[in-house]
Amino acid sequence: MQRLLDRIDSPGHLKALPVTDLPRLCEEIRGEIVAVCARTGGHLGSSLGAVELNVALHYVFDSPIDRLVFDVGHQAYAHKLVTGRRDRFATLRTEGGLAGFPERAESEHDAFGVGHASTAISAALGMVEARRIAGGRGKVVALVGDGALTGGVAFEGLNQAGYLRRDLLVVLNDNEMSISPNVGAVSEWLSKRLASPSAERVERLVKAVLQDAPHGARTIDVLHRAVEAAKALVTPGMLFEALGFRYVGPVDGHDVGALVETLAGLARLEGPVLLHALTAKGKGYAPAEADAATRGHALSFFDPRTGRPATRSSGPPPYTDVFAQALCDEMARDGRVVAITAAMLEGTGLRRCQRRFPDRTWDVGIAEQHAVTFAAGLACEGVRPVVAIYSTFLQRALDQIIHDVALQRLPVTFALDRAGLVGADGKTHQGAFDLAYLRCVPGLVLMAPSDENELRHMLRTALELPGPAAFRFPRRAAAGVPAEEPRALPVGRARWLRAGGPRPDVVIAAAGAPALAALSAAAALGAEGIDAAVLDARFVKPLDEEALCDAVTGPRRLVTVEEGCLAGGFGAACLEALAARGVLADGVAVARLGLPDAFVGHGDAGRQLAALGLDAAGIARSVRELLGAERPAGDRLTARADLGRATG
Ligand SMILES: Cc1ncc(C[n+]2csc(CCOP(=O)(O)OP(=O)(O)O)c2C)c(N)n1
Ligand SMILES: CC(=O)[C@@H](O)[C@H](O)COP(=O)(O)O
Ligand SMILES: [Mg+2]
Repeated sequence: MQRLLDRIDSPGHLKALPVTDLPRLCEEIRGEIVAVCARTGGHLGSSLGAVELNVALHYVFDSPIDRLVFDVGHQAYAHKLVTGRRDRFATLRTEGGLAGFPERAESEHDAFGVGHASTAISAALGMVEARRIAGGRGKVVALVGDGALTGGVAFEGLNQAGYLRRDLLVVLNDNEMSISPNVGAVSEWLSKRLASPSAERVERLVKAVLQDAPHGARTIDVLHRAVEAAKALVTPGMLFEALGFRYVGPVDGHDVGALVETLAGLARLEGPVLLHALTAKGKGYAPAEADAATRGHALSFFDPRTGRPATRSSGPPPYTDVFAQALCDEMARDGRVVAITAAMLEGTGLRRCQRRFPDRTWDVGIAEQHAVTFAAGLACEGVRPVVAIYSTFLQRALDQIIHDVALQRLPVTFALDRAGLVGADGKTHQGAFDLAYLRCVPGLVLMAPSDENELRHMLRTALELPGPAAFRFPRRAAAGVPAEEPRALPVGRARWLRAGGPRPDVVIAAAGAPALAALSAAAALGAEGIDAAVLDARFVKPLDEEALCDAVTGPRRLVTVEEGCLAGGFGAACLEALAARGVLADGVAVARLGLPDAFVGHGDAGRQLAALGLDAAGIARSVRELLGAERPAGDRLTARADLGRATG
């Protein structure tokens, strides 16, 4: 029998199916998602849990005239499958293939590009207002998860939408999960586990009455039932109704027929409406349902029959594990050290800290801004907070870093995981900008470890500083060096990984993980008779200007390497230092290697680094080119921002 999915190239084909065929279509979509994710990795659980919602929304609404706006966008695989991308679906998250999230450039059905959480309501409301002004037609629908609702920006959107009273449909996909089980008072409210103050008052009154006088069983029963009835008056909808939304639900988010019927009714309503749908993360695929927080959220390659990872990696642990263990050790050593994550207990490794130190570890929800200001408050009282946030997500909290932490010189430590290229998540998730956006913050000490011992030392250094500090590390395995006891490093002092001879031909200065690639490059160059000294900067701020300038004065050739954007990053800091100390004017040739002024797309991070000339071979090539080039006169630079190919 031909699969229904094979007949669907556009939402129009989907609409042509009888409603009774939709459950079968949903099962076929599930099979496709599991089969493809097993080969490419991906956000399996979120997408499986939202299949019926995706299908019903496309069945009822008329994309792209009606706009479907996804929050995070990791639940949109079914949407991709029914909007003409079925034939390319097997390329999901691979280089040149479909992106893991909606992207406006990928399809006219991707109304809004996404990857970071909590944006859908604001974007959808913007579209509603734009259409009002410009006279466009069609409905705007935002599909938002309960986890995304823990982000303040989602409430900023609800706040304005409820006030403006425009036509906006918000579909709340509530699976009680963020990546880990969802946290927070709103999440509890949605689960109706919160008794209202009025219900509590009734309960107290009833208890008092029961204590005061003897009552028959029947009276007691009646009074108990009165209490339960008072509690039942507290519904999840009250929250949204107070914000000006009409609330509908909760409904079964897996009954596609009923969803179609409900959505068709809601499509005719005017004003802000919120449909509350209950779903299960990983729905329909047992391994994902059983282990929603890890296998159920996202997986790399796996065996579709068992859900187990296809390959088990041996070798050094990921930097994340080293960091989490180092932080646990610091928390054991010093009771003032606490840990904070914004909904990434698994991703940052802080689950380990939470297990050992539940009172000193907080998951604050998808609330990076709050996480930073919360840490500032803790630091005011003498506590030593470590805020572990991915480089890309910390972008959100820049003002909090500047205004709440740095301005007050508070000793908050920022541990930035996923710094550099992250691979399959692509443009929205690359840790490209942190060196640039943190380097400009006055008083913040900014470090980049070149191996796992350096990470341990930098954590210790940060915890002993009187003000704010940050260190960044990549999404990959550590170097595998024998473990050293953590120690505080001298602030602002670089270290030589390879000193070179009395007068080396070139200095390679690197920030963080690329230092080891630079070392390999230097070894290869050495075999060719080129003497390259390798400086591990350790500190991007304060930069060891003296070591750098002294070293460069002899060879007058410098190659800088960083896995971050060239604009405003480590190489830029080196140029500034050379210029400030008059070394540039002496005619120094500088090649800066890093990420270009473009958004780097999804693909294999290792291959992308090679394409960008940031692996050992690429660094060696740049050195050869620099040595082959004529020495520039005066202060001319050879800035190699153009090396490699931007995939974005
Ligand atoms: C600003 C930001 N912080 C963190 C994340 C990481 N993240 C991606 S999905 C997710 C959980 C989202 O939960 P929910 O919206 O309920 O969707 P579900 O996965 O449950 O379908 C988190 C924390 C993110 N994408 N954006
Ligand atoms: C959608 C999202 O933001 C996260 O699920 C992210 O994809 C996790 O990335 P890691 O796999 O690097 O933890
Ligand atoms: Mg959820």
